[in-house]
Amino acid sequence: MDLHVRYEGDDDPDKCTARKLARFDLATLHRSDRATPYGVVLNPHAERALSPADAETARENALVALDCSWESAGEKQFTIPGEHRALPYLVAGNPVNFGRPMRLTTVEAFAAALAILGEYDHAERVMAKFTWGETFLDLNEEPLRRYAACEDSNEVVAVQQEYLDRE
Ligand SMILES: C[S@@+](CC[C@H](N)C(=O)[O-])C[C@H]1O[C@@H](n2cnc3c(N)ncnc32)[C@H](O)[C@@H]1O
Repeated sequence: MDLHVRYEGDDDPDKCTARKLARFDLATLHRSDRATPYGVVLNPHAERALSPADAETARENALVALDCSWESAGEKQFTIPGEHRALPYLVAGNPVNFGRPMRLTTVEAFAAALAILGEYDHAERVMAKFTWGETFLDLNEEPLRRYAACEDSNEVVAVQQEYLDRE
């Protein structure tokens, strides 16, 4: 599955996970919406949750994230064409937002999406470039396995509810 990033470039370049992925040829960065290929767009504001039902669209087109600072990641910023999907409840494993629900880095969002879409090996490959990468997959092992076994977005939301109720 091809990974593409609409790269805004307003975050600390030394800590940017998308830039690191691009350095290892694991993702392609694009400086404008027009240049970004159509695909499944990872958007925390999307109404529909990502589910295995999106695998075909992502495989045939692309899996896309928007790399920008969280300060500028408002709903209006997500103007990339594509099928927008929010990730279900997961917790961050990165040192900046460790343990915090939903505030994932771009690489964590990609890895979670790949795992949900049935490409766990690819998720491990992208996370292997980060010292805390394995932590993210370990922390979320159970929810990722359960989301990946769902049929569609409604089932994913039902599983997510169980985790939200425990919060
Ligand atoms: C706001 S940027 C921050 C990136 C950070 N600068 C880095 O270096 O990784 C994170 C991106 O990952 C994706 N993402 C993160 N959490 C998400 C969620 N809960 N649902 C969908 N996409 C998410 C979105 O594309 C989002 O714009």
